[in-house]
Amino acid sequence: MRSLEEQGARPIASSCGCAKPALETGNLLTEPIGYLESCFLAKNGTPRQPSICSHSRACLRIRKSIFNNPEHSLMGLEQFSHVWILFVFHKNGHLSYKAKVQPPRLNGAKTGVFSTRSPHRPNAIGLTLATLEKVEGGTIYLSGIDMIHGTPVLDIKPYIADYDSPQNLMEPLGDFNLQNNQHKSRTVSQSYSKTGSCDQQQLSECNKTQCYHRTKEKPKCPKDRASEENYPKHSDTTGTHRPLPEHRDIETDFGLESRSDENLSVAKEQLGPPGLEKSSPKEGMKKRPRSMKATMDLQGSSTEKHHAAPSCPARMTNRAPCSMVPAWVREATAAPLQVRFTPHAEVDLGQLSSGGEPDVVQTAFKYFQSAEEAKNAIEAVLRADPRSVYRRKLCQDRLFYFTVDIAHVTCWFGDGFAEVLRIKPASEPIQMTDPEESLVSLGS
Ligand SMILES: C[S@@+](CC[C@H](N)C(=O)[O-])C[C@H]1O[C@@H](n2cnc3c(N)ncnc32)[C@H](O)[C@@H]1O
Repeated sequence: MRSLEEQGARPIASSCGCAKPALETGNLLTEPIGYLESCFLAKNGTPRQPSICSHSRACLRIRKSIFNNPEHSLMGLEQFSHVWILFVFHKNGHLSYKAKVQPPRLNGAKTGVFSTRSPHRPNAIGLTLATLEKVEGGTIYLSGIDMIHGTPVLDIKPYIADYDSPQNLMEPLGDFNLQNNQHKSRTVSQSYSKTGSCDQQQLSECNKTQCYHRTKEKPKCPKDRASEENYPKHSDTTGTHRPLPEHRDIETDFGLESRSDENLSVAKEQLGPPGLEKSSPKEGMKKRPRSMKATMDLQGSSTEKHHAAPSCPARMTNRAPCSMVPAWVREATAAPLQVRFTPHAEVDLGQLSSGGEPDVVQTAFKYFQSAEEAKNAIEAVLRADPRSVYRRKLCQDRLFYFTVDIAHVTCWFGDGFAEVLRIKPASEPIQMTDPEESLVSLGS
């Protein structure tokens, strides 16, 4: 069969002499359905995957230029607990055509861009599985996000475990070896790590039964201040939310984080993951094994060790796992850092959350519902060590800054810990990039 490329996937003249529409050639001219309002102001300090910080919050209002009645487009979405968000990495500067990338946490190791979740890719499209907190009119409220403020969003799709989880395949397909065109069946012990063996199924079952309950509380969003008194605050977001899907193993960034509340395996800092190339010539050329099978064989028992799924209910543990994540993805993940706040920072946080007014109970945060939630978010971000490889290696003693909600956080990193030194009000007002609308009335 001729490939599309051979056939010429470029504008083709039709019988009338017109060029084929761009859609047919895949040259899609996108128009954002909205611009995200996120608690993360800039890339610095933004989690590498949504699973890192379940306390993070954002909202998205569908633009009227897309639909006259944006609320119609969201009809029915409120029945889902999670949504896929497709977005543009608009702050990359330019599109990237590098076939290999050096994701963070791999200490210079390179791998193919399509085996990673790197933002630097030919089409600069990101994919995030977010928790859907609430749908209100033409606006959705999200938590557990890894996108910065102003991110152009291209699409929203409901997360449907039955479709989106390979766990739901009863019979794994055989291993189709493209190189020699052999189709061979593989057994679980041969080819599948135990990653996520039951998690997706769990989520799917949870959604159907008692686990699925929606908070009645209204998540906060900027410009939502006028109406917020009507809504009680979360005492503890983790406690009141529906359970986050444990299945995010498959989403684990190859910029590479695991859930912040998981026990993480210690990174093999010096060696880097097997199967990856080191960029340093000194390290010699460590070529990737040719096939996935080879990679899995290489990992051997360590795959088993790192990918056991202790959270599976007993009835699930015998199921054949149907998703596979190479062991090197997890082995590259560094141990979580201890996070502490100086007394000064604690005071700062208290002052910030009350807007500097000692007797004010109302929090001044735009996204977070309490100082506790803000603190949890800061902790989660730092626990996963948000520094770039460069910073971690060469600027160890430098202060690290990031802004989350209205908090400008100053911290430093030591051996196995991060310490928050100061938390000041963010000086820069948050600007929106949507040329069409200001978000003044968002959420009201
Ligand atoms: C590793 S990417 C993963 C994103 C998504 N979950 C995915 O897998 O496609 C997440 C990082 O992208 C960066 N980022 C988030 N929003 C961005 C934007 N709008 N433009 C450029 N970079 C962004 C942040 O530094 C964040 O830590």
